Amino acid sequence: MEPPLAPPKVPLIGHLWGMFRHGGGYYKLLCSKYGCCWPLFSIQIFSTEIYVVNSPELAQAIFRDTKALSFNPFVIEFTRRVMKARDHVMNVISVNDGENDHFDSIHHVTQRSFAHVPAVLETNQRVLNGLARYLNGVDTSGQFVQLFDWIRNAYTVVTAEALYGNVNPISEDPKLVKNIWDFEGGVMTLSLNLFPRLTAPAAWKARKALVPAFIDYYNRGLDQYANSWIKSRAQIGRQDGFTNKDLGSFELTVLYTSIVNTVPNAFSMLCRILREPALTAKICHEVDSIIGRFNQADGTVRVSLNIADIVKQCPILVSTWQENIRFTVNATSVRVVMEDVVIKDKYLLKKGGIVQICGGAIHESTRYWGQDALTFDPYRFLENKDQSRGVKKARSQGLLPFGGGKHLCPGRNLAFVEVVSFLAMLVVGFDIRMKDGSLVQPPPYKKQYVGEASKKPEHDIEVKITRKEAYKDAVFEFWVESSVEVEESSMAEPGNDDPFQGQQPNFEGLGFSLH
Ligand code: HEM
Repeated sequence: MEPPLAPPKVPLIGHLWGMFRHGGGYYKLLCSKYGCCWPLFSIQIFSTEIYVVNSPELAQAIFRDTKALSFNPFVIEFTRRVMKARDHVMNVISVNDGENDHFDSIHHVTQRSFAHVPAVLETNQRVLNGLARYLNGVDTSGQFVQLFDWIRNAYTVVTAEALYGNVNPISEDPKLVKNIWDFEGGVMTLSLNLFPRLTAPAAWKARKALVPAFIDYYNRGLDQYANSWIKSRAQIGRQDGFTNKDLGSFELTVLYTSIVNTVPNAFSMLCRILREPALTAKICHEVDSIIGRFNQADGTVRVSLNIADIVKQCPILVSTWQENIRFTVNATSVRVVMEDVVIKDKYLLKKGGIVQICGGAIHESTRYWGQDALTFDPYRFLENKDQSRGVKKARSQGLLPFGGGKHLCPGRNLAFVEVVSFLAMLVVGFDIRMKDGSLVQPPPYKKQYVGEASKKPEHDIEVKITRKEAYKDAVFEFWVESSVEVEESSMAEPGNDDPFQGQQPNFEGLGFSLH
């Protein structure tokens, strides 16, 4: 059968108006209206059929069928419109609508770089060394910061170092941090390519500043210091005849993809921990029990945290991370229907249609999360012996922050490592309060734009960060495991039949597993 059609309130333009008015929340609204009876329904925008999915079972079936339901046409269109790629690049990537050797090779090296020792350990260590520098840099007498801005700056600088090496466009010109986020704020409008200089002026200017900086990076051969992901991507590009100018033009979106979700999730999780003193105390207790303290000859104390210990011994912190991504990530995974296909022997999706898998609607569904689906419960993901298998399964299936199937987010382990370890140290070693000394209050989320995966705050908050007395002389540092080997089979691959693929943060790439 063809999926039922959800009618617009106003004929013809109703759905477009809904998207304009509610942004990224529009699909969630539609799902809350129709989702109880229709796990998959369609909306029509002019001649385009959009299939809206709000069932994890159907989502998995769609993720698995990479032949009929492809992500690559979007990447091709994005490359043409936003990165302004020249004809040669477009010819290489467009072969067979994106089902080609270039994309396969990029996909392979990406999965490898994020799942295999030693590449993954190198990137984790680079990021964590950088984040430790931010902790150690907090003024000993306390420091007032705009919290979102502070976190945003830290992750942008540190991720650029981890991906590109210590000398990179951001380290050479810190003003470019703002440009990255200006680009992020207008990237969707930019992708419409309708007089972008006028319709998305800040993003347009940001692109104009960033692209030459990355081209210069390649011209100077600085990519020899990049991490394995960036190096292998460049190598594949060169084999396909891409110039330094082509390679440099891509990096803006690579860096943007690597931080755009991490920052709002780190901010949101930190605020939600700090606003509840009881939760803060429990997390401090967990983290305190795993940190190593080493007295130094100069009177300082090295305070060391091993990320593997967090997974094994900090269940409340890990559960808070999971609940936070459930709450903060409203990602819609997009696929294009390449040929007529029947999903789960039931729903006919027609060639040319666009599938939107609404992770956010599933994350808020009472069907999976119970009556308190809209409440932030940091203890929700704790192993509970009384929970039935059915409840456990429903809960693990209802979490889709990282998409799924072949395009399951390769950075999901890194995101966990960089957010959870940084926040663990912040919470245990520092007092963070609002400027007036009161408890941190998370600001409301602002309206999301269409295509934005993680919710951002409506406004920033000013806080004072002060070292706790017990950590006055501490030098913070992080350790990642270095003695683990990961099997090839643990990488996310197309057609993997694991029904939970993509629904849980997966820590296999670090040599340990959450469950
Ligand atoms: C909380 C943090 C993050 C969230 C919520 C997130 C979410 C997502 C989602 C929803 C997708 C699309 C998957 C699909 O359509 O099936 C994706 C793809 C991707 N993400 Fe992430 N992500 C995060 C962090 C990261 C990080 C830290 C990196 C890299 C350093 C990264 C790199 C990528 C890449 C390269 C893709 C494209 C994969 C492909 O096309 O095969 N992400 N992410």
